[in-house]
Amino acid sequence: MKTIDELLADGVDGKRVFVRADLNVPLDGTTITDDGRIRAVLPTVKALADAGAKVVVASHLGRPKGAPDPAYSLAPAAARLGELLGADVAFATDTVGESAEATVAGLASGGVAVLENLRFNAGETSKDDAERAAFAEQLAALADAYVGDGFGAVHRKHASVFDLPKRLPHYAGHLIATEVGVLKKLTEDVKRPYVVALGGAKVSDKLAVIDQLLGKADRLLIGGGMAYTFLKAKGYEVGISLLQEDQVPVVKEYMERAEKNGVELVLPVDVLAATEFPDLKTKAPATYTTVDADAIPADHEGLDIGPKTRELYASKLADAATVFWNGPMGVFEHPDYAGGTRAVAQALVDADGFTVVGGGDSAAAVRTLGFDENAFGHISTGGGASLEYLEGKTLPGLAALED
Ligand SMILES: Nc1ncnc2c1ncn2[C@@H]1O[C@H](COP(=O)(O)OP(=O)(O)OP(=O)(O)O)[C@@H](O)[C@H]1O
Ligand SMILES: O=C(O)[C@H](O)COP(=O)(O)O
Repeated sequence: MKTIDELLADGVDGKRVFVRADLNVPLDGTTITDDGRIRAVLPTVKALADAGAKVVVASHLGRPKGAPDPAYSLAPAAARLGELLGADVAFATDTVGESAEATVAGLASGGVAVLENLRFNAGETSKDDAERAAFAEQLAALADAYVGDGFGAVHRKHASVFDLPKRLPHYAGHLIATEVGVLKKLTEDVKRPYVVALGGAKVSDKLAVIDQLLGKADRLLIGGGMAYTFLKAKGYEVGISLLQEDQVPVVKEYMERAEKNGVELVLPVDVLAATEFPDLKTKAPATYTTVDADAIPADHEGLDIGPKTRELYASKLADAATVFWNGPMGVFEHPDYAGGTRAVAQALVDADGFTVVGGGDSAAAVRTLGFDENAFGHISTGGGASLEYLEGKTLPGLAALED
């Protein structure tokens, strides 16, 4: 894989360089609640601008339906990028139309522009190769070189991630190089004990990675919405908790395999449960009860790991030489259910080993709960991307940069 260093060594003064970033940041209206993904691409943007390139930054945001939708505009992200760079950042109100062409044509050497959301164009995410290729051709006309730096999206076979690099001299940016360097350590020469903590809500997406981890990790700690499918597989009733019923047999097989492989699979022993999901807008105090994991009332749902589990998980993380954590332990967006996520984050901070936090919400959680990012070995900008990397899958956005 050629890196941005080679591009910089060849000289970029006056060249138009397309940077595919992942500026898919959490928004409350037009307010960015966590700008981690914007800060993550700064080294690449700065290096190119300082070397005199005309930097064209592009990204998706959310999942609009292939047409412009103001709720998903990248304008707030462009403004934040400008603040962080301490420079003017031009914004094109379309991605490949008149505004994009004029904005790019108007860039001076060292200037930076952000294009509007790539997913406002159906060609970006199309499953039809020709449709994606046609959109990639239009994007290619805007640049002389391509730098892939949107690690969070490299698992997507999308026009700007997969098809565009084939049409321009292409390089990996600093963020992708860093992310791949760190995750490689977890797949190749991982230091043991290797402990993986998994939570969150995308249960079906994340169960596949457990299949792989059963051959790699020494210990798996399960929390968040994922835990209830495991508790059900253990024979417990889980009330109205998040449950992937069709995956119960799969999870039973994982439990058997864990035992056979000597992998310690640790499940919650107690949970905070309530009859209602909390109000995340008002954050009004919740009414909940703390119950043992085998005593969740039929009309309750588990919303966080309980105090005994927090202590147990902290003890299981204390001696880890390597930790990978993806997915909050509870509905951390509400203060009453943030305790489990906070406890696991604190255990990572306290652990002597190398700690990696992966995932949009997990990374946002550690920052919004007030942890210092430097207290972790690495905070990955990729959720799905980092998990698919750990699964050993070929990621389209990395494969395209390698070609
Ligand atoms: N017990 C639970 N019930 C319901 N939702 C839960 C529970 N525990 C955690 N969650 C929710 O899980 C969500 C985050 O899960 P998710 O799988 O998206 O993690 P992530 O770190 O963002 O990874 P990715 O980047 O792949 O999206 C949070 O919004 C949180 O409220
Ligand atoms: O948030 C993410 O995981 C990335 O930005 C990819 O977004 P997507 O899941 O909508 O493709």
